[in-house]
Amino acid sequence: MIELKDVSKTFTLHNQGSAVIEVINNVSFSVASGECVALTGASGAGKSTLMRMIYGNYLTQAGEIRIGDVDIVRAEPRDIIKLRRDVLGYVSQFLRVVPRVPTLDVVAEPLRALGVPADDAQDRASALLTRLNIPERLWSLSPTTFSGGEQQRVNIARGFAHSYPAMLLDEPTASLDAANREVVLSLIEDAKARGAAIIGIFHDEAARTRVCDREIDVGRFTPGMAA
Ligand SMILES: Nc1ncnc2c1ncn2[C@@H]1O[C@H](COP(=O)(O)OP(=O)(O)OP(=O)(O)O)[C@@H](O)[C@H]1O
Repeated sequence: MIELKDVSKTFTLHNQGSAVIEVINNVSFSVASGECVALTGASGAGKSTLMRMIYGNYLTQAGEIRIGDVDIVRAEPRDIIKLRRDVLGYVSQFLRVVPRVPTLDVVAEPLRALGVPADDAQDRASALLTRLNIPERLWSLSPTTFSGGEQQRVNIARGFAHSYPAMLLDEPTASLDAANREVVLSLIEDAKARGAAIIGIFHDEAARTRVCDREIDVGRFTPGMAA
């Protein structure tokens, strides 16, 4: 479902004499449907950079990144937008939302974008918010004023609203209490069971061991960082 072939990335620092930093050198791996692969490696190894390249936020200088039949490296912006709507989900660490939109609509929005009727989308959003222990009295409010942990759970509910065939998870259990951490791990297990291909960054080692089938040590592909 997700396949990287000979992928490399450099950053050019235009404000520092155009210094070129090699971050990822020649990484290849694939993730099958129903599989969860963890990106590991020391701080600065390039885990988040690689995840942003797979999502198409960062340019990739060399190689192929295939999600289904789309090569993100060469895809047109409109094809990337379509891929993100239908196929590729991304749960970042932080919620970014349009102010004043109620929480229930924030969570239902990815389904509405796919043409799911409002009632069905809201039913799914309600079920997820309930499962993630967001009190119903908050659903009609914008999440912008919510606590950090509440915002993270709204973000996770939104990220899991649509059953994406491929998902990228950046520290989905960071700063959650034990009960909510458990809910998130079970959501990941459910997604795997329905056949999602997942790539995740988990500093929580127990969580990683539980839900991930394999680990890719990104440090092996970081010039100057190899052990
Ligand atoms: N936009 C950018 N411009 C220039 N350099 C960058 C940029 N983003 C990341 N880097 C550099 O790329 C390297 C990898 O960073 P990245 O954030 O991917 O590491 P990480 O493995 O996710 O680390 P952590 O576990 O600390 O989050 C770092 O040396 C960082 O300084």
